[in-house]
Amino acid sequence: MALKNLQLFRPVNPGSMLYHRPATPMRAPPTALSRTISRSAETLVGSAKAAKDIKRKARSTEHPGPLVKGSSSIGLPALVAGDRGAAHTVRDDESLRSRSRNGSTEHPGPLVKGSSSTALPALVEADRAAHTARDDESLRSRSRNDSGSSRAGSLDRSTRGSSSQLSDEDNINVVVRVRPLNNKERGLGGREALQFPGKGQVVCDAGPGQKPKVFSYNVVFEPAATQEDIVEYSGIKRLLEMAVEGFSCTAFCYGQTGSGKTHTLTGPPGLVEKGTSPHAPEHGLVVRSFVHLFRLIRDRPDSHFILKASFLEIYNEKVIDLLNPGSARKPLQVRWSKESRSFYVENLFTVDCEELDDLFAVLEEGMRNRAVGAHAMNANSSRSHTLLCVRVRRDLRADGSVTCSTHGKINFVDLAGSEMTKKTQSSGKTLEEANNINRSLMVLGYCIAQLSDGKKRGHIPYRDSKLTKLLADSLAGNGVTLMIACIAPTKANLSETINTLRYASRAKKIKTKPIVKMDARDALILSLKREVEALQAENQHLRTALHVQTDYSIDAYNNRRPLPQIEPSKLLQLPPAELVDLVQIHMDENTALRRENTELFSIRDQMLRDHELVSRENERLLKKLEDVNSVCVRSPIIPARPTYSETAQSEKDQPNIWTNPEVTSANTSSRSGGS
Ligand SMILES: Nc1ncnc2c1ncn2[C@@H]1O[C@H](COP(=O)(O)OP(=O)(O)OP(=O)(O)O)[C@@H](O)[C@H]1O
Repeated sequence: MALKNLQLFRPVNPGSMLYHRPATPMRAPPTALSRTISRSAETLVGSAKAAKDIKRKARSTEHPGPLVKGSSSIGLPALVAGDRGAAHTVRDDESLRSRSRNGSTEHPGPLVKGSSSTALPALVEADRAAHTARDDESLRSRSRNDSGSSRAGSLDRSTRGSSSQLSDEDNINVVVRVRPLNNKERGLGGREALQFPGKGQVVCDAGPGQKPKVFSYNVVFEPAATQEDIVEYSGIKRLLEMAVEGFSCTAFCYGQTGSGKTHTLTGPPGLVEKGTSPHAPEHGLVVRSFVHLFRLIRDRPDSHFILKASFLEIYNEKVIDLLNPGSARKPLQVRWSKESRSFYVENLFTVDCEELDDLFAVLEEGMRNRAVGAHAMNANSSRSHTLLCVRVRRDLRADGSVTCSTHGKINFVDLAGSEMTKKTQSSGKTLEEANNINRSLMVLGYCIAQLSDGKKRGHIPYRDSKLTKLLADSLAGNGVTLMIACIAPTKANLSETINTLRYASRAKKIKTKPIVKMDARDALILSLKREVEALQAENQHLRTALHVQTDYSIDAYNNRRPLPQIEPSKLLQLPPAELVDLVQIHMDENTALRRENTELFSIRDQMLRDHELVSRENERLLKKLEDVNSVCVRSPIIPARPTYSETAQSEKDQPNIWTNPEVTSANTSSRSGGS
């Protein structure tokens, strides 16, 4: 039936790159994830100083809401269950004293409306100018060094995986960054063991007599690559755009200790903690992403955005809230949500971020509180895995008069480095940390191996570590993921480098199924509205085709309740009772349209049957006619009638089949002869 093929849930923005997968919400229906739980009213408490420094702080249970199975199966109670919050407590202020760097003014209310934020445009403009200047300079320096390649000495891209379009499934995007030799390695005369022949390849020189190992990735950043190159060419911008559109996105760095993971994400040690200007060129992916995120928000004045950030670390298998560690660093629990079928951290602190400065404050605070230690291979080694999450709620006018909310997020994950304890000379506390780090990375590696083995995909041991529990959705769920594999260039690190490259190659094979997360209520109204429109279009088409408008339309169609026209801005404020009524009206409309279309289909079927009968009758009559004709051929009086098919061919030449052709031609020739 045509109805089955109708695309009832059309893309919100057909021009957007995200919507090459328009059927997604039907296949994996909208979920009621990411309830925004922190209440701004509750959070605006604390000392005047803290209130000035950081706008809203709240402890929240980031318990995802009920998973909606499909628009047709959503019960109304699920719709109004909406914003279920839990455990809202107010956080004491002193531990999270943010430094307002640009003296930005207080901004009332939790909404950041497109370009209306006062502090944002200045920052973004400044960044844009700085960015352009840096870009020019970097291009100039590149062309000075250029040896023919467009990204000489810094970047090497393969053509594969460069598409910005989403298919039904999306592979994890894997890029590799090679750090330059450090002073210690240079002093020891460390030799580089890697070559970059192009097309996203890394060749590891395995030593004399051994075959070099070749690995291929989407992009390889050679040692000369700048922080800016990483943002421009790693695909992070695409992830940020997707987070704004409602997808769950993750960027994570993986690699041995000292390979440059933290440097890639947040720059050299101490840069963020010192409160360096966000436009400093050493800043890493995270700060640059924040700036880009606000630029994206500013470019969408049709939408309202609410950003919330949280920052945690997994230290010795314990989850610590980096925004509110407390003196005892009490661990938080990782729980399983049956409804959303994903893991979440209970009581994790989230901070509303109206301005770029708020996000910096979150990063700064978290970086200051995370566990760092020294060992033989890195004086500033991360002793924990950190996960910084920015949730992006977007309220937009999706389809004519309907407003809907999407809930995207971007996670930045700095994994602690794998360690060979002999090389790092770890002992005591550092050794315990190293063992925990290696164990959780081993579980991650095992999950990646299982996930990448498309054929034999069996049990994935996510539950074996906190890290894999929290990354489960990014690795194989409904998210979009970027993996940055960090490696050191020297021969001394070759075995770890090859391990990392193997990990990265496996990860490249993993596919996720990205979906946009929406509020169940909005999604239901939107889908019902679209369904009504689709059914109306089909209805109209059938009416036109069957010429039944006149007598059919009056009774059934016009007697129905008219659909109310609700202002999009008012939809969100509708009381539950009216909302239920609105949904009911749309459901009634759908039912009526379906009934009507079924009737139209049955009329059409009846007409097809009639047509079939008439055709058969015609054929029977023609056959009879041909029989009569063949009898006539034998008759000396009546000339033969051509067969039906011949008639069709020669109808032009012989319009009157009952005319004796011989007689006609004789008459014609005598007439022409006479003339
Ligand atoms: N691309 C780079 N350019 C310049 N310096 C770098 C680069 N990558 C790393 N470094 C420097 O190397 C040192 C180690 O880097 P970093 O701490 O980021 O490693 P890591 O992989 O995070 O290590 P760990 O796993 O132990 O935390 C730092 O001083 C960092 O600034």
